[in-house]
Amino acid sequence: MEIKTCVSTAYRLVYNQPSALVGRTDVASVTPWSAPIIWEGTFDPTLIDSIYKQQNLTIATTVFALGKYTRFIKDFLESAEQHYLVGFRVHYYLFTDQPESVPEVKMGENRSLTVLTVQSLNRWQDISMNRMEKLEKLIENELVREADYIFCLDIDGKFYGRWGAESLGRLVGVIHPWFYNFQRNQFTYERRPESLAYIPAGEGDYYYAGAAFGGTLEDVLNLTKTCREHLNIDAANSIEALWQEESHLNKYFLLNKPSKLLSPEYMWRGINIGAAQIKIVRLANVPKNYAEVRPNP
Ligand SMILES: CC(=O)N[C@H]1[C@@H](OP(=O)(O)OP(=O)(O)OC[C@H]2O[C@@H](n3ccc(=O)[nH]c3=O)[C@H](O)[C@@H]2O)O[C@H](CO)[C@H](O)[C@@H]1O
Ligand SMILES: [Mn+2]
Repeated sequence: MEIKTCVSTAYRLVYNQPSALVGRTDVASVTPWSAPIIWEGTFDPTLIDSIYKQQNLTIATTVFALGKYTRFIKDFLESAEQHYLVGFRVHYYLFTDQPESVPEVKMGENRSLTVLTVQSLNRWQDISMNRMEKLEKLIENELVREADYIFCLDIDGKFYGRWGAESLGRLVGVIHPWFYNFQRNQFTYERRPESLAYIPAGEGDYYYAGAAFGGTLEDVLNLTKTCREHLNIDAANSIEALWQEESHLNKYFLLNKPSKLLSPEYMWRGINIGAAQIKIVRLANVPKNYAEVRPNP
């Protein structure tokens, strides 16, 4: 007897059987609120891409390059074209005070770059913090109708390995590469109760990097709006959180749990630095001479 199958062969994909028993044992791959923590070996790249590809997504990706940080643009964009959400529609938004210095970078199919001119600021702290307000306005005025997801990244990074659809989620944070194995009382949270970024000793989940976060437009709009408001209130009270918007981001993620966490593979310390748990470096910080590259100490 001939057995007819109703499963269309067009959608068949052969991949290893998932195990209900075996996974990574050297790292945690889920938070206490049941959000996945993405590490190499916890997902099947081909399978996850095929699921997300059917959704015809656009991923907005923002970076800022003001002052001497324009030197990082070329490597960032060229390496992103090699490794970052390859095969997906990606729209980069680059904020800079020197649009004339943006290098020509060859973009793949369905990939585009929009350069937005912004005023320079005198302190690196202000440049870094001001990103929240610029992002809030960009999302509110343009992106809400134009993209499905957004990632907001530092420019002083270079991609070395796959950053794919496994990174997509409603609200996504990245575990900071210098603190993933620290006790929470050692985290560099803001510890002064006068700041809205205040997190008391004995509280907190992870220490999240300010250099990368993302999610849906609606969720990231709420994040940037809240952080911008809290930065403004702190400024009016003459207090600046220890790590500026990164401190406020950490407070936000404490109160609004991310639905997905990316491991430090997604914002690693540097390409020549190793650690037992890091099986692949996807994005690494580019070494920089802080005194030389920043406008103030
Ligand atoms: C890994 C990580 O999470 N790093 C955080 C950390 O050090 P970082 O050393 O990563 O900060 P940074 O110097 O890269 O500054 C953050 C970003 O601001 C932009 N920029 C900064 C200065 C300037 O003159 N021109 C310019 O364009 C640029 O996009 C840069 O990538 O602390 C910063 C300040 O609070 C941010 O929270 C960073 O995200
Ligand atoms: Mn940085």
